[in-house]
This record gives sequence, C-alpha cells and structure tokens, in this order.
Amino acid sequence: MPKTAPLRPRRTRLAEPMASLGGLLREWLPRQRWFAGKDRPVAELGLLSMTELFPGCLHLLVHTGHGPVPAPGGAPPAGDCYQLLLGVREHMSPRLGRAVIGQVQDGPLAGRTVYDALHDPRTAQLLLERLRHPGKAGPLRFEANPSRPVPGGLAPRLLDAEQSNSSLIYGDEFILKLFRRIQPGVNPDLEVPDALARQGCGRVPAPVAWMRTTYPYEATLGVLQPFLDDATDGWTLSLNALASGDDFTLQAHELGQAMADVHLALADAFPSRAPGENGRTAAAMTERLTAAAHCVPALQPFVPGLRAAFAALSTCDSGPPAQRIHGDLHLGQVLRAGRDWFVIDFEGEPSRPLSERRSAHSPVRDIAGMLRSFDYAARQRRPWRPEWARRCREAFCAGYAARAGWDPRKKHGLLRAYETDRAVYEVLYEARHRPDWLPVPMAAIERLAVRGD
Ligand SMILES: Nc1ncnc2c1ncn2[C@@H]1O[C@H](COP(=O)(O)OP(=O)(O)O)[C@@H](O)[C@H]1O
Ligand SMILES: O=P(O)(O)O[C@H]1O[C@H](CO)[C@@H](O[C@H]2O[C@H](CO)[C@@H](O)[C@H](O)[C@H]2O)[C@H](O)[C@H]1O
Repeated sequence: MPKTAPLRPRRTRLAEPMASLGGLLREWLPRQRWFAGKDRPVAELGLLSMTELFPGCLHLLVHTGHGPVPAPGGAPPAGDCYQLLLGVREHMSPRLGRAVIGQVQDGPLAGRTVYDALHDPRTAQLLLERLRHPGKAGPLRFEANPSRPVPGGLAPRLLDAEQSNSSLIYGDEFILKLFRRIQPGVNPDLEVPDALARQGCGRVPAPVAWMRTTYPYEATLGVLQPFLDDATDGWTLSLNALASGDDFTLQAHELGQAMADVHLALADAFPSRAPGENGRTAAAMTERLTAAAHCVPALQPFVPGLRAAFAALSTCDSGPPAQRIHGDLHLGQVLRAGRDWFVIDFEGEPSRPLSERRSAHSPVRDIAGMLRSFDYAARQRRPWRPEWARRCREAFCAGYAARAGWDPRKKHGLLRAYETDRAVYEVLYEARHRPDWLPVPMAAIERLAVRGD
C-alpha cells in the first residue's frame, strides 16, 4: 500500500524556475475549470516535483495553499496538489494561442512562453508513446496491461468538455484521463475499473495503461482506457429528451438495472461489510453540512431543516451492506451505446480524501447521486419540469430493484439523508467550480430542508 504523506511544499533545487513561473501560475490556475478553490486567491504556491518529460515539456506537481481560512478552531490553511504539463517555447505557434499561460520575465526561463502542453498535439503523441512503452522518467512511471496492446500513430485531440480533470482522445479509440488534483495513493479510477474488468463486468471500460509518480509520494497521475466513440453520455441524452419532450423512463429504468449490475460486481470484487451504524453516518453528514455552511453562507438558513434529515436516520434501518461504490454518480458518468449503459469515472467526489473514497459505503449514496442528477437535468429547462424528474427517478429505482433484489424506494429515510448529503456536496462543488450553477442545488436544499421530500 503506498505510503501517504501530508502535502507540504518542498524546497528543491527547482525553486528558481518556480519563482519565475509562480506569478503566471497564480493567475492562470484559478481560471481553470479543474481548479478547486476559485473563491480564494492562491496565496501560496510551491513546487513538489518537476521532471523534464520531453525536450520543451515539463511535468510539474505543485502545491497550492489558499492562505488562512477563518474557520472555528483554527483549521490549517487548505492546500491541494495539482498536476501540470507545461510546454516551454521561445517561439509560439499561433495554433497554440489559447493554451498560453504567459511569458516568463526572469530566471532561467526568461523570455520563453509557457503554455498548457496538453493542447499541443506533439506532447499528446509523445505521452501516448511513453504509455505504449512502459518505463520511467525521474519519479514518473508508465505502465501498461500487456494483454491489451495500444497501436501507435493515433491522432490526439484534447477533450473539450466540462470536466474536473483533462482528457486526451486518441484516434477515437482510447481516452487518457490526466488527473489534475492529485492525492497520495492509488486513484479509484484506476483501481475500480481494473478490478471490475478482472471480474468480467462488461459495463466499465477497462484500463489499458496508466501513469503514476513515486515522488513526493505514490500517486496515480493518469489512466488510458478504450474510448466508446458510438456512445452518448446520460446528461446529453436527458437534456435532448427534455428538449424534444421525449419520454426518458425506459432509459432511466435500464440505467437503474445497469447500476445494480455494477454494484453487484463491485460487491464481488471488493470486500463488503455490515451496514454502517446510522448514528455515525448522520454525524459525518452533519459535520460535512457544518463545513459547507461555513464556506457557502447561503446554506446557513437551511441548516436546521437539513440536520433534521440526518437526525431522522436514527429511526431507519441501516439498509444494504456497505461496499465499494462509484462515489460520484450522476448522468455525466454514464454512457449509452445502443441499449447498453456503461459507467465511467470511478474517482469519487474529488474533494473527499482518497482513503475515504476507497472505503466501503452504502450503495444508497450512488442511487441518491443519480436521483439528484435527474433533478439537475429537469432544472435546465424553463419552466422547470419536476414531473419529468419524478418519473425518471421512479423508473431508475424500479430498474435497480429489479436487479438488486432490494428496492431503494422502500428506504425513504436513508435515501432522503443521502440525497441531502449529496445536495450539500453539490452546493460546495458549484460554489467552488461553477458559481453560476449554485441555484440548481440550492433549490433542492430548500426543498429538502423545508418539505423534506
Ligand atoms: N471511455 C470513454 N468513452 C467515451 N467517452 C468517455 C470515456 N471516458 C470519458 N468519456 C467522456 O469524457 C467526459 C469526461 O470524463 P470523466 O471521466 O467524467 O472526467 P472528469 O472526471 O474529469 O469529469 C465524460 O463525460 C465522457 O463524455
Ligand atoms: O467532474 P466529475 O464528473 O467528476 O463530477 C463533478 O462535476 C460534475 C459536473 O460536471 C458535478 O455534477 C453536478 O452537475 C451535473 C450536471 O453538470 C449533474 O448531472 C450532477 O447531478 C451534479 O452533481 C459533480 O457533482 C462533481 O463531482
């Protein structure tokens, strides 16, 4: 098991290039979709590691701190580690204009332009070559599953999508996801699909190659997997159905069945345990609510009503056994090809510690995530279509029950608590990443706090 270490900026001989790059990165990082903490300036920026991956391409792990957070009890300043691939050029090609981070003013890189190298097809090609030929570059390790060879010469393109990481698509055959926010340990988005593939579960694209680092700690950096080019994600499909007035209950029912299949395969692939004690679950949810309300004051008036949803857990049965779950399930994480649903992105909620994301949880958490997602979709249209969401939620639960052998609709109290917990997470997520979207989960917060349904 990889050793975990606290994230601390290290003084290295690389401190000098960092000093000259630091100002540029401080400006650039908060503008990136994947950067958490847009609500606070990057007060502290440190270099954890830097490796020259190819000539003119640097691989960096940087630590960002957001300065002291005025939390009760004097919590330590928040900090994160991010993975960056930076191109450094004397002369920029206009093609790469939108990737430019800036021109370095002083230090060893003075006068050169630094840019996000993932936009550079040359970098993308070389990255694939490294993954095709396992080996090392400084602390970086490139590894592959020898039974699933990857052909060379596939044309790369950077995925242009709203995402928490960055992905490169190769010849519409493979997709490489490079994690942006790095935590010590094995990323579940490698661990889980790999285990499910060994289990023979066909609902998850299996990793074919991956990249990790051994310094400043063991961590997964990226995963290459087959690209399902004939598939459309559930979010796009549901928005299309809403726009055209089409029914989506058949798809939602099949999605419920698919999710039950994945949960059953996960329960076989990893150890399960007796359901957690509801009191502990309620305490953890309440703690997350308190922390979220501290960061997003708009939550504060609803805290008493939301706490009631958690307190009501004491009168519920504890539900199905705890097991490995998806952890961040929503309509953007499921792809439909023909009548088959596939599930991707097992990373879990990116802001939670990796150890927590890799432990067993109630499968009700995933179900609640998907139910919230139907609500998100229904709110994309005016007038709001609560009836559409209600029918999809019902169909999803019925499909799940048909396969899993237990019916989520009969776990009303549990489902309400997990849905509330998920909505609280979403409020925090939207505040940090997409403040314009905040009204969507806030509407659910109001409903859950006031009416409780
Ligand atoms: N194996 C795949 N086949 C087809 N499309 C994929 C695949 N994996 C990811 N995608 C597409 O890329 C998007 C982002 O992938 P995801 O793993 O959710 O990244 P992130 O965690 O950064 O949000 C998905 O919504 C989907 O459209
Ligand atoms: O980037 P990830 O897919 O890992 O997940 C994060 O971003 C999601 C948004 O892209 C966010 O999902 C929320 O918005 C979705 C619509 O864009 C909606 O379908 C989900 O129900 C809602 O939670 C997810 O929470 C976040 O972890």
